[in-house]
Amino acid sequence: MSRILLIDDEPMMHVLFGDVAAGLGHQLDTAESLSEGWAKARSGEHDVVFLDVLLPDGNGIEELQRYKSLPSSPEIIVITSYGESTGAATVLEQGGWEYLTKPLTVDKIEQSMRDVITYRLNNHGAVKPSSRPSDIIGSSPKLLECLSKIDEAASLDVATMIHGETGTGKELFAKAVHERSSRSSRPFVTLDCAALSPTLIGSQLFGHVRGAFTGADRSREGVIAQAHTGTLFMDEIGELPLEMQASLLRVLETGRYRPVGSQRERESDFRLVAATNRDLEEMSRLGLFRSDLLYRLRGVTVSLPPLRERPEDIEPLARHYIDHACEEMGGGPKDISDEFWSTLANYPWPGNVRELKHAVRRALAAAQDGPVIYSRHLPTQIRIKVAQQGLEPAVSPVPRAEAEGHPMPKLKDYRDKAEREYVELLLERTDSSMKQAAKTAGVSRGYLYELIKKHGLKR
Ligand SMILES: Nc1ncnc2c1ncn2[C@@H]1O[C@H](COP(=O)(O)OP(=O)(O)OP(=O)(O)O)[C@@H](O)[C@H]1O
Repeated sequence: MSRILLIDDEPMMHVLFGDVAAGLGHQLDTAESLSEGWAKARSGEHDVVFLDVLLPDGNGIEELQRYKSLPSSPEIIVITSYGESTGAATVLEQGGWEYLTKPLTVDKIEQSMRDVITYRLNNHGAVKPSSRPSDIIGSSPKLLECLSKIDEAASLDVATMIHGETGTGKELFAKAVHERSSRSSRPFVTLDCAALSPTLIGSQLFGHVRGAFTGADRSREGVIAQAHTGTLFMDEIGELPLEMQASLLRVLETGRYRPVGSQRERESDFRLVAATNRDLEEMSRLGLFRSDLLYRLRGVTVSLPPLRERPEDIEPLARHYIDHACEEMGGGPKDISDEFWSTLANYPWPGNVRELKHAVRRALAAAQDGPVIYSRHLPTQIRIKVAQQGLEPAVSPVPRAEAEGHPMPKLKDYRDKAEREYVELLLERTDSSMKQAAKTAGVSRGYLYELIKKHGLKR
């Protein structure tokens, strides 16, 4: 007997599913809303969840990942009255089993239930539900979606691209791909492309033989050789110079490379995980990144959302870091004031999880032996930003007069104009210090130079 959960607000559906489940000898639990469904799902080991899309308290598709991440890793079948194709695509992309369109007949329900249970019986014993990596905190739907992408990448052994702003966890997720893959007992080698030395880059990647250049008094392995049988993590891949992109593509295609100064080719079997916070698509349009390499890198793409787009994760992350730090410092647990949480929730976190981690650790240190952590313990610039936000009038990003008086501009034109104005203001405010400007804008210096060139600005 299998356990099935139906989450649908139509009583008629409960009757139909009840009849079919009883006829097939399965147990059916029912719920009329997402909240009721989630409470039942958490307390029962369900094999299958039938999930309606339009429910009184939300959209079933948006909750799909949450249900999939349950310990029993149930199969999810989404039911809807709208046979909308993008919805269907989302369900399947997110690992849903099937997409059923109402009106449903007894035959249709029976067929679907039989198929999914047969599949489950044949496969579930063999496929262990993947437990989530213990060091990745957060359970927002967006983060759960990334975790399931990580599992997909781990099972496929193809090049994987991780995209996200600074501090969103690209390296953490790259390690998770490796640790969950069949290469987990083999080396995990990291190369930061932003820190490559222009003269030694070939040697850093491919190694060199003795006498290859002045100072090469002995042979050395590069990261491609070190990662043999394991995973090579190339951070900031957008910073890799064009000529090296061609060499990298060749290794990815043939598994062969030539160390600097060597006559002989070597072989390396490694899985590449690359990360970037840059728009490689745009770079490839500007001729700064090879499109064939970009295509090759995208076996699986994981896009890590910035923290401001998944505010639900702020509190669990902060609690995790506070608990850790309290343990390290040997003090007992501390109380946390409501205004502390409110400040964390209202700050946009441009440095993402890394910034949050440092901020709460600093707050804890500032609180010293006091029993409660208050918002005043947080770094000053965070509190100032939150206070300013409260005072700033809400401005529309598209100037109203322009939007109302004239035809709407093309999005690309609007973006270009806003980008140009942004860079102009940035240069003005930072006195054209490229280091400061890049830091303020949260982009690399190279990218800033490109923007200046693109808009024909003067430094
Ligand atoms: N979901 C998460 N759960 C727990 N810790 C996280 C999470 N995301 C990021 N972190 C932590 O935040 C810090 C920054 O993460 P990481 O270095 O992986 O980010 P990144 O995207 O590679 O940054 P950068 O682009 O600046 O190199 C690390 O200490 C990491 O452990």
